[in-house]
Amino acid sequence: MPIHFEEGALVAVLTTQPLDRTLDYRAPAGGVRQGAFVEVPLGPRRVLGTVWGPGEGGFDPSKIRAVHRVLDLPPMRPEMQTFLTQVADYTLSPLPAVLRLATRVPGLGDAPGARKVYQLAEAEPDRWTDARRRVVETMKEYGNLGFAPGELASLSGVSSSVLKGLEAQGVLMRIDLPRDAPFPRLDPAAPARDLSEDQARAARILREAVRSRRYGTTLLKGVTGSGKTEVYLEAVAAALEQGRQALVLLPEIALTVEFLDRVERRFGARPVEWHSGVTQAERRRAWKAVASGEAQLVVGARSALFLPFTDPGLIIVDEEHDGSYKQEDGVLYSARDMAVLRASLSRGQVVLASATPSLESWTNARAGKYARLDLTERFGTASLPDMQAIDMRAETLETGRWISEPLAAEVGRRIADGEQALLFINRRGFAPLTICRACGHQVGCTDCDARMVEHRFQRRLMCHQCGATAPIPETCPSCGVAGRLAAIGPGVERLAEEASGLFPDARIAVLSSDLAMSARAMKQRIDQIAGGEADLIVGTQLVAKGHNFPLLTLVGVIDADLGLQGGDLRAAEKTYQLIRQVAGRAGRADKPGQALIQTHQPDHPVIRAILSNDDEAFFTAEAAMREAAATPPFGRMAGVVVSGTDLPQVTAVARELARRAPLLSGVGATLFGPAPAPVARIRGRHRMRLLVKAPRGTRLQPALQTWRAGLKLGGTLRVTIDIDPQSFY
Ligand SMILES: Nc1ncnc2c1ncn2[C@@H]1O[C@H](COP(=O)(O)OP(=O)(O)OP(=O)(O)O)[C@@H](O)[C@H]1O
Ligand SMILES: [Zn+2]
Repeated sequence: MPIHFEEGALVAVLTTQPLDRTLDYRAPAGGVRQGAFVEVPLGPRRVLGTVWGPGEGGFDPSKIRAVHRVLDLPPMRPEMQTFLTQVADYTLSPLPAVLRLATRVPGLGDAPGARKVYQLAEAEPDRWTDARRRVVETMKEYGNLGFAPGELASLSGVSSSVLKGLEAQGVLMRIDLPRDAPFPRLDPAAPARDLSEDQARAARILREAVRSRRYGTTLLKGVTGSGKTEVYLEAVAAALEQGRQALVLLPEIALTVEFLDRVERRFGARPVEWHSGVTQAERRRAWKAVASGEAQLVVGARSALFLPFTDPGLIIVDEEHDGSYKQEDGVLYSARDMAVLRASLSRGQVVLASATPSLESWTNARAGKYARLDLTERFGTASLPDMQAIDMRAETLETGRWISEPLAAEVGRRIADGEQALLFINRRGFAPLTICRACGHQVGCTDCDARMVEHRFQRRLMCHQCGATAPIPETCPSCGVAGRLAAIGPGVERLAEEASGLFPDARIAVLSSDLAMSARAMKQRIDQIAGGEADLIVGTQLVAKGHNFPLLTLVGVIDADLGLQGGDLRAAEKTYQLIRQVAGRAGRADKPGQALIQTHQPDHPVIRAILSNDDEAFFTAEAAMREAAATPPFGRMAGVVVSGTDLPQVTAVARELARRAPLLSGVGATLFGPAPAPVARIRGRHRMRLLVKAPRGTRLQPALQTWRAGLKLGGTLRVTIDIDPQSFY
């Protein structure tokens, strides 16, 4: 039970400021509850905080100030406090940084009431400028939602005077939007679709698990197109029937938008949405609805896990193997793993859904830690695609060409038959490398040890590490010779160019995550394609995830070997997942699908596993290899990056950490490194890597805590520790 503190009592307040402890304040008039959100004075400012517990003492009593104001919000629940504390402990992050994840909503403390926002009115402007067009396009893109002036200005990249001009001309109008309007109710009793026998069985088991009101995790492994969504929506129904809240995490915003429609079809209303494409006003409304218990179902990105649920009975992690569930900056957490923690604290159920689970989840299911449900067939009459390799060693392709003859022939045939084909390459941009044919210079980023990637649509070079862009140079930046710069290697844009040369009459759609599109615009584009407005899709991994293209019958994987290179311990697993998933886009309706996989290593065990359709054999073999090497999930790992602008200082800290290795060997952990990171400089910061390996079951975090304690980190120096790292660049 949360404690109530009488006026004047000392309370410990956790703020979102980067301090390494809570601060003591006096409870204000009327007292304050544990968990209450408050505004407290800190120096000359007032900052947001949460009453964490009784005051800790140790401050000069005469200097202790009072809580300025208690916000009109439901207090944080003790269970949420525990969750945040455990996330901080697990990820070795400061608690204030984790609290920030849970309070990332502007205007949380503002009083309710009406707010002035802009919407589109009827009139046309007297003349169109680029800026004006951007404003109107932004409004349309977001479905004329209503934006606070500042937000609209920044989203469309214009100044407020542009908005005022448009308002004066009647293009925009200001309206009073009631704050925090209630969300429509979802009806769990609304009729479900008829489920297949397999689906019905899985749904029944999940419903029972939810009704148990106990913690449990289930791996729902279903082949692509088996209808996993329909099954887990039944678990959602069970949670809603009990009056508990449900959360569905999805790896991709465009999928979130699509999912809203499916929920509306099933439950008669849309769920609460939470991701980076949601406007500030909507975020605030969503946060409060979740905190009050009004929100029944939330669909969102990984950060939705930190919403203030009152009673989370069910968390679904869809495409649970997806890399986007790991947050790679700030608090380095895995939303999949933290979902399990969150549910275990609230006696909730977790469903991890995937056609190609992570080895971690597969192993947990094998060990009996997770339950497992399998859907082995596609829904309805659809069958799984036929998978074939194209041996590229036997193909003769001109330089600068990537689509083999047999693949091109198949694509041509599909297009002629009025079907769709998809060409997949997991590389954004036009070409990964620009080289000078005169001197051999490779054009790189000025701030990173990375090559600049040509993006021909935007006519720019872009650094995929820091996002910096530059015009495509005419002359070599190194030797100054003109006209000898050449693009080397394929990217999705170049593939599209080759395809339009091969199929001049085909309507080609390029889908890549760096098309600057809002989630809604992307969803619209995908709907158009699904509706037949393209003959050929050329895409990156964006298209691999969860989309339904009923007319699509052929998937061509341009370079299956791409992911197998490099030292990533999950290279095989990731390649397997990605190719199986993208192949799974083919033949999801009546017509049978086919996947053609271009490879130089058709006998590689991973490629053979992909072709054989035998998941269990692949996972068993992969698990055996990891177990032998004692790598995750059979051993523990932490990735360590020391970075800073001054290389000698970075090296000195890395060496100091190496000297302290005995502090780690004490708990059985081994330290490797330091070595320059594979990307040795990003945004002007030099980077050295170390790697900690330990046997499974090692209590690694306390040892790491001691190991890094007391390092002198002046200036720009930083040490980040990544528990269970997914990336090693
Ligand atoms: N019981 C059902 N009744 C009608 N349609 C269904 C049913 N189950 C699945 N479908 C349809 O089958 C298609 C595939 O379902 P869904 O998207 O849930 O599959 P999935 O298992 O998530 O696939 P993937 O892993 O490839 O994303 C969808 O178009 C869905 O509407
Ligand atoms: Zn860069």
